[in-house]
Amino acid sequence: MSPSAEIAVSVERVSRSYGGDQPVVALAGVDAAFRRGTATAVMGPSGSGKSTLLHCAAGLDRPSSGRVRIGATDLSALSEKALTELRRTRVGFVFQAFNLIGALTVEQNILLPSRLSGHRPDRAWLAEVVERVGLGDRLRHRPAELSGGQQQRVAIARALATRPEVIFCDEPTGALDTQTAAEVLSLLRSVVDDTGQTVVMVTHDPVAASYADRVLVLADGRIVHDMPQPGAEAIAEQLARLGRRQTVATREG
Ligand SMILES: Nc1ncnc2c1ncn2[C@@H]1O[C@H](COP(=O)(O)OP(=O)(O)OP(=O)(O)O)[C@@H](O)[C@H]1O
Repeated sequence: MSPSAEIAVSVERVSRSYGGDQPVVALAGVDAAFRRGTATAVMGPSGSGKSTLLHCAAGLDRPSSGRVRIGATDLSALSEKALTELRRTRVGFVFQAFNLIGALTVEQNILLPSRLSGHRPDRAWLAEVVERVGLGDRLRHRPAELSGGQQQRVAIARALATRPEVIFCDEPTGALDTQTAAEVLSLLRSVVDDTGQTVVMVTHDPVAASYADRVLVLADGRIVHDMPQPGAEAIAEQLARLGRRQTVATREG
């Protein structure tokens, strides 16, 4: 495989500023490549640019400058229509609030991205996905009839249904208790290990981040640490150090 074939997502010198009287630089020239078949956690203090990075990398937001590629596709070259199609078929999303459609059944929620893109779902793959997330007996239920952990499993199944190249997760365990969070993280880990999926996950939780192969830490819109497989303690230590640095900077500023 050529090096580029091994990279699911690349972010090259990406900056994102928000306008207004006092412009805010949310990302300041971020470079990162996310390898296929790996899970990466993106961490950092509040306001450090994590969600902005995730949104730019996933084609939900456009950078002010720099380039994002999903596989070989340069997102900046795509029209809004092509970008929408890419988000439906080549990218999966899992959010803290699950974002399921309450009026639809579990099965209809899982099939929604395929339906919207007009693609015929791959039934054998869907059966495997449903089996993997353990929802076979819940397909006709509505989201409100499920526990939080089950709803997040539906969201993961929905994200997997189109066999995307990468799944972006924004605080996927933020609304779950510790035990349920561990189950959801194990599921995401198995998706990476068994199906070769690529996961990029924003999280505040060092334990959640310890499930990843790599942890990127952002501060002030820049990557300040790039750690291969740190344990939860090492992650917590780095975050605490950053927190102390910021407290001192705020006091001195
Ligand atoms: N739509 C917007 N308009 C103006 N400023 C914004 C907008 N979205 C984000 N920002 C600013 O950009 C910076 C980065 O925000 P971002 O949401 O990416 O941070 P984060 O690390 O995800 O924070 P948190 O952990 O609190 O969710 C912050 O200073 C934020 O206030």
